[in-house]
Amino acid sequence: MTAEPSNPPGGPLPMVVPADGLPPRVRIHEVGARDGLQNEKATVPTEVKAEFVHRLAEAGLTTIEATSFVHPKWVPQLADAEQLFPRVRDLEGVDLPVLVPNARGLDRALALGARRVAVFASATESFAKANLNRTVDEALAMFEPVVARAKESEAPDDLVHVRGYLSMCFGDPWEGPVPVPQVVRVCKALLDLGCDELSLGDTIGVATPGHVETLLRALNDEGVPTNLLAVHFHDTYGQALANTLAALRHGVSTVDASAGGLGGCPYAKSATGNLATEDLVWMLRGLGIETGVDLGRLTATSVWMAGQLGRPSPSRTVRALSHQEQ
Ligand SMILES: CC(C)(COP(=O)([O-])OP(=O)([O-])OC[C@H]1O[C@@H](n2cnc3c(N)ncnc32)[C@H](O)[C@@H]1OP(=O)([O-])[O-])[C@@H](O)C(=O)NCCC(=O)NCCSC(=O)C[C@@](C)(O)CC(=O)[O-]
Repeated sequence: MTAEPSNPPGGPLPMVVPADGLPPRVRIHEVGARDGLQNEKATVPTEVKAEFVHRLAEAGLTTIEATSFVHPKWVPQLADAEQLFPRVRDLEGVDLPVLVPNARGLDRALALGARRVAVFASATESFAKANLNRTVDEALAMFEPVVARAKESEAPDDLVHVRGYLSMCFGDPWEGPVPVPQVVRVCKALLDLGCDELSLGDTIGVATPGHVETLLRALNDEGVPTNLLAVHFHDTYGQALANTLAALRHGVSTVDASAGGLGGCPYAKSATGNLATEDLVWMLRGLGIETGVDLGRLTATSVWMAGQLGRPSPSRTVRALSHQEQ
């Protein structure tokens, strides 16, 4: 399927202007090619990953996380980062962040011309150990030279943009609910290192809108500006869109999502798929919020990718629009 239906079930979408307090435009940080594919058991060929990224770009996504320069034994699915990145790096008008856990990862990414990198911390000790083989503070120490080197150049155009991810901001599969002050401490530490942006991860999808609001307020109270924040929700309990709306009402305007709802972290038991990009775009359209994304093309891409993976997409919007086409 390629085109959007002109008359979705329930009648055409109302043309609305964003309600007071909602951003007029949201930047979608697409994580399907990285977060989405890192958990797949069967190896996805490099050419398929490259085509996925190209199709996402054609659908209008302008920030597409491409891969990770982590230890290949830790995430075998992304062991082809060196082969993949050159196939996508010249996409015009598209930022292609990549994950780098340490100096070795940064070297590999910079050698291929990456201009956006992301370090990834944990708010809990259990996940820091499971994901990075480090304590929370040892991981921060590992990131320090990475961020410093990314920010080394004196020419502003040469600076590498650094995103800081923070996992387990709401709940942790080993430790349960995560205290807000514990999360705020690591958020501030990442920003103090020099991260340009901070993505708040609900790695196992247990957040609810009230919890999101509480965390965002606590961060503001500690001097963290909302414009540096992004949100990264998984949809385990079906709360990802409600959580996103709570974050938008708070002023957040960067939202992570994964085409077709692919995803999960191999080192977090019970991590399910990410918020599906199509579900996000559907909601934002209804709110009159711009994304620049062509929903028909995006849905076609997710249907195509689901075909490559041999199973249907979990995204409700993908399923609804695909059924309409039949
Ligand atoms: C951080 C390490 C490397 C520590 O793993 P370690 O075993 O402690 O590594 P080490 O520092 O002791 O080094 C051991 C060997 O690995 C090599 N090495 C070291 N680093 C690299 C590298 N970058 N690339 C290639 N090789 C590397 C290094 O050179 C050395 O080689 P040797 O000297 O023995 O020959 C490992 O734990 C790791 O790679 N972890 C990555 C885990 C991961 O990618 N998880 C998924 C992403 S996070 C996520 O999905 C959550 C998120 C972001 O989406 C948000 C959310 O939902 O919450």
